[in-house]
Amino acid sequence: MTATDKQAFHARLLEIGKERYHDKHPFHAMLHGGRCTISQVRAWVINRYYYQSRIPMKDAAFLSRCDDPDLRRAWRSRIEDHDGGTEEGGGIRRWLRLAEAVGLDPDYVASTRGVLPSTRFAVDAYVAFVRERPLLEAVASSLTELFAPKIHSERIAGLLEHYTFADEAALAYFRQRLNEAPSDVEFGLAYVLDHADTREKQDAGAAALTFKTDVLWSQLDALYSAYVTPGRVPPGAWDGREGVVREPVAREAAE
Ligand SMILES: O=C(O)c1cc(C(=O)O)c2c(n1)C(=O)C(=O)c1cc(C(=O)O)[nH]c1-2
Repeated sequence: MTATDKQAFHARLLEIGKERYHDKHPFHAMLHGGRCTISQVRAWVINRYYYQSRIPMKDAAFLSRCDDPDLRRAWRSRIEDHDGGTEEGGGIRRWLRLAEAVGLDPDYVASTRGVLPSTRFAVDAYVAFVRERPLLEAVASSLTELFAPKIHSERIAGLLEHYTFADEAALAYFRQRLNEAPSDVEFGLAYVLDHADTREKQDAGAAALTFKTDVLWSQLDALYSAYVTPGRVPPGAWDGREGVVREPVAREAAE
């Protein structure tokens, strides 16, 4: 593979994000534009928690398959970012702070009881993919994070502008991802560009990234179907009431 082939492959990966990343999903337009009801925001927080909770598990599955200590060393910080230390916690605990800010009981959210079946299927498929596919594809599937800083910035701005529950403490999860994601993605991208040294491997890397955009898109389709379309909450999924402990305190009132 020449330097030009590598550049073309890089451009191909970026194009996949441009076309398919979930920043274009109508649920995100509603969420970031202030058009979600508090109940719809809660549904998103409950379901997205399932994704958060499985990220360190998929990274542990990845690590369990690496026989290269250098690769393990570079990858293991991803688990630390989400789990953190006993005292301070990490991303998962920051997500539960967002849950509290929207008036949900964090223990209910952490129980994952109300998660939509399609959210579970999509997220579990991602963990299984990383557990089973060649390492190159597993790394390539994480590269949706190339496009995440933009959506995290849009989300911080949109939530702060439109929702009274949103303040820096509630949104700490996203602020922190802006610090963490760039180094993860820099490593992941260099790994994929270096290891995809045949046309077949490039195709497999591109397919893995495409698969991951589908994992993300399906989660929002599931939310939209259940909580935006009237009368479509699947049996057993969050009913709009369980785990709600209070109405969110308005920023001004809390200050
Ligand atoms: O809010 C988002 O849109 C978003 C998207 C993604 C992503 O693109 O997979 C991740 C995250 N957030 C995120 O916070 C995160 O920790 C994360 C880890 C991974 C991964 O695949 O390893 N993706 C993402």
